[in-house]
Amino acid sequence: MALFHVRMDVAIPRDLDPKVRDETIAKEKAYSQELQRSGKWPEIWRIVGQYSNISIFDVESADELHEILWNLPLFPYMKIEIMPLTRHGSDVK
Ligand SMILES: O=C(O)CC1=CCC(=O)O1
Repeated sequence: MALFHVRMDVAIPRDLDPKVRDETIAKEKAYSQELQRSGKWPEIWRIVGQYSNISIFDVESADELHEILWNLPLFPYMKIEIMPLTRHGSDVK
């Protein structure tokens, strides 16, 4: 398995049809919650005061993460930063 720290910054255009915006956000929530229940998206945290989140993904590969992120309904309106993680040498686990 491979762990990734992912930051998503969302910027939905102000002129997007409100119905499309609300449907896209609802689809994003359902998609995200399905992945959370599967264990592939174990953490999602809101960055206080920003339309941004910090997430942890636990996936097989960078290719799988790419596929997951590419299919996010909000993907067209996001900037995404990814940091691959490996266990720290001082971790006692
Ligand atoms: O609101 C966000 O940060 C974007 C997002 C990712 C998963 C979700 O449900 O919303």
